[in-house]
Amino acid sequence: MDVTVRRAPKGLRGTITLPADKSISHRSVMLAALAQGKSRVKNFLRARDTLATVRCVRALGVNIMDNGEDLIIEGRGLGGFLQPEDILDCENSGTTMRLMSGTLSACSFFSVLTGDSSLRSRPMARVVEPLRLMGARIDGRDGGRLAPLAIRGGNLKGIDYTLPVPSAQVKSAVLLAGLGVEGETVVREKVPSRDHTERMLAGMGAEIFAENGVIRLQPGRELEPFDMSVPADISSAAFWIVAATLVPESEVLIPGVGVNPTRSGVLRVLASMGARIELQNQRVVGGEPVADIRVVSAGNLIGTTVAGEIVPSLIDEIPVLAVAMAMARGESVVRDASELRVKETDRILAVCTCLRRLGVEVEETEDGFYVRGQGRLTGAKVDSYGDHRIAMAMGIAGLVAEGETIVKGAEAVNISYPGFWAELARFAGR
Ligand SMILES: O=C(O)C1=C[C@@H](OP(=O)(O)O)[C@@H](O)[C@H](O)C1
Ligand SMILES: C=C(OP(=O)(O)O)C(=O)O
Repeated sequence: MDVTVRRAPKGLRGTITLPADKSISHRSVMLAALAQGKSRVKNFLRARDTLATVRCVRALGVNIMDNGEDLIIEGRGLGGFLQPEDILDCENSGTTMRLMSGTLSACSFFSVLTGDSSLRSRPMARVVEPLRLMGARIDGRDGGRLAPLAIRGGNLKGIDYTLPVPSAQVKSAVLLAGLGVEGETVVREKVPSRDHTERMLAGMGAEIFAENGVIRLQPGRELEPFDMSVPADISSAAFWIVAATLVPESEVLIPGVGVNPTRSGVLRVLASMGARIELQNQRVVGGEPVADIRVVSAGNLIGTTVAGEIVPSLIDEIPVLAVAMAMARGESVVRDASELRVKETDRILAVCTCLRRLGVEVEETEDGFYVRGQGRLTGAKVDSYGDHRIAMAMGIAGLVAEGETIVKGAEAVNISYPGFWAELARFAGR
């Protein structure tokens, strides 16, 4: 599907209601399934990735009811899953495949995880290696580097594992497997990655402690069910924060957004470029920091550097940050972000190709790119490459580009934000 976006004729104004956090939605279902008793999840994200997780978890014998408002999940307790009758399809979702591989490694039965062509090309050795060290028998294409992955789990032992790449998915896979082992599991991370799994497990009564990048999990305790409300997704908020910053005379309020510091690097970077972002009504909901975000447009953004420790806290926001960089004055640099090459598409290549088509001078590097911001974009036809974040970043570029921007493969937004184009239509020119 192609979507045509015209420059916003006036500022974005009013309240923007966002879809729920994707990372927390995935975890809410997987962890509730492991609890002893019934959990309720309010404001669950109903998008392609998280619905793939629901289907996989149901295939393990878990009763999940969707009453149109909440999900009710009847946990089967640790060790209570049933062997799935068929292969489990994680579709386009890296989080589903990597976290499920951890859970399934703790189960003493045979299971197979597969996904779409994008997911089958993404690196899985990063989870297969530690899970094999714990004792899981995992096979896959290319020696287990690529899905499909066939898993025979059970009889695991705890490990002390230092993450070779900063990845919350790998950390979570090891911790989920660690719930079903003998002995302690330790995960060490040199750079902090999103910590939703640790927060949720602690809230469920697990013996888990995190300090200075060292996470220790003692197995044995049954997990308590929970009643939670998923906050709005800061990764989805980022598109409107950039849009409201760039389109003159904008003023928007985005209520109830998760602002966990391991996720909110995008706010710090935009502020350093001159964006006017205010966090209001800061509170804690279900163990996660939440705030209402108010954004007022800011002229004359300045270029910036994104590198080092901040990268994992904004990794999914880099495509839309690149649009802000193109609209800023001066050079911006993204470094230390080679992980972008192994997302739903190669996002370094995709961002550089799209921005070039919109008339921006960019230079691609191994682990990032340079953008020479001129404060303007020219509409053109760009491809999403089947990647939701690229599709949405290009939609936002269309709101500020001169003329018309056509986004090919626009349906990719359904992965994390099914209502994105309807929301954008409120603001775009006709
Ligand atoms: O754990 C998660 O929910 C996620 C972790 C990140 O991936 P990595 O763990 O590969 O960095 C992120 O890019 C992805 O969108 C969601
Ligand atoms: C990389 C992403 O997700 P996943 O790894 O779950 O496919 C994303 O949502 O940007």
